[in-house]
Amino acid sequence: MTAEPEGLVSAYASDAERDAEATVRPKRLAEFIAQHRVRDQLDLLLRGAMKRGAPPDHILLSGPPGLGKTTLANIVAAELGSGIRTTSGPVIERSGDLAAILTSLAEGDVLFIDEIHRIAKPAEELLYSAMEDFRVDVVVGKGPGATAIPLDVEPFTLVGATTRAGLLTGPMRDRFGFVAHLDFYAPAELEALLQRSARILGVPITDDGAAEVARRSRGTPRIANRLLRRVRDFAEVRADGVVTLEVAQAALRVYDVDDLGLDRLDRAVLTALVDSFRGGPVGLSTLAVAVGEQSDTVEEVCEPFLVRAGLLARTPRGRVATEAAWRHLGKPVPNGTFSGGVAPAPDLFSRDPDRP
Ligand SMILES: Nc1ncnc2c1ncn2[C@@H]1O[C@H](COP(=O)(O)OP(=O)(O)OP(=O)(O)O)[C@@H](O)[C@H]1O
Repeated sequence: MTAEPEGLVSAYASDAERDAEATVRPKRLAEFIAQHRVRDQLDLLLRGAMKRGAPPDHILLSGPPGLGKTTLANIVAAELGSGIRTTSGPVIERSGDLAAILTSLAEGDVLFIDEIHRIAKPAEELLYSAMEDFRVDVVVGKGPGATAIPLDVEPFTLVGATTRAGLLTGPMRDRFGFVAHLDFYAPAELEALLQRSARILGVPITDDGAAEVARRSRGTPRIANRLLRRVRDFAEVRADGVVTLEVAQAALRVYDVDDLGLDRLDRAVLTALVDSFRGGPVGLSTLAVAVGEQSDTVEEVCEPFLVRAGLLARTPRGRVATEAAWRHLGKPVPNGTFSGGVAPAPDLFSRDPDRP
């Protein structure tokens, strides 16, 4: 299992933070910011189903954490006027656990399974028949005496969410009639999202204050909302309560989140690469020792964003700092430095290079 990194610019959330997020979570499709294509397609799917009076096709939402999959699952239920049951792949260890959930669904309910790629194999197979024929065979007993008891399941809609669509089995993917990939948000989209959240939380924010927080939020709504909460503290304690450009900049300096949304560890990795290894290439484990971290922390916590931001490249010979990294650290770029071929900000968030 991949560790879920914590920290101000981590895209993951603790349970407590998820509770805090509930206040600003959009409840209807019309309140959901950006992701226009996905929104439009979902709108058609849901309206079409409602017109026919039948549950819509099963829905698969994929994309990095913190971009709105859970929010959309809840919106689907709200738009349909249905109930929602929420569970997650790792929680469903035995097929009996899943059978209990499925057979307790009311007609038209939405079943949301987060991290669906982590569901245990026997449960996954049970899910196939539930998705396709709205029935499950529950096996009672073991060995030659085992019997399968068929049970009906009320027509329902499965909404599956995954951060790793590539890990889903073919048969599983084939059973979703609607598949949507959520992309990182552009700074202007996060700005709109922050204005909305600030309105709900009663935080006065200027346009340039919102733009500054948006720019440092790594294309991720969860991070934007979290930075807003921290900047609000600063504004209320050390300023007059209004989040202006200057307040946002001063607050994010205190919290060690720089212009591009890098935190202390991200910058330590880049600094080590540039100062101790003249920009690389250097192996992951050597780089990790240089910053006093575990290799997998550097690889899973720092590198995905540094690569996406065009600051670090993974090459067959090791990790390399790109021209943009040298520039970001305010150092002269040596001749022959890897250009990376990826535009630095403001194009940072317009696409996800990890996508196939
Ligand atoms: N398009 C959006 N408009 C407004 N707020 C959003 C949007 N997308 C996400 N958010 C906010 O960002 C936070 C994180 O969203 P959400 O929990 O849905 O992400 P997720 O993709 O399900 O993450 P995870 O995979 O970690 O569960 C929520 O507080 C939600 O309110």
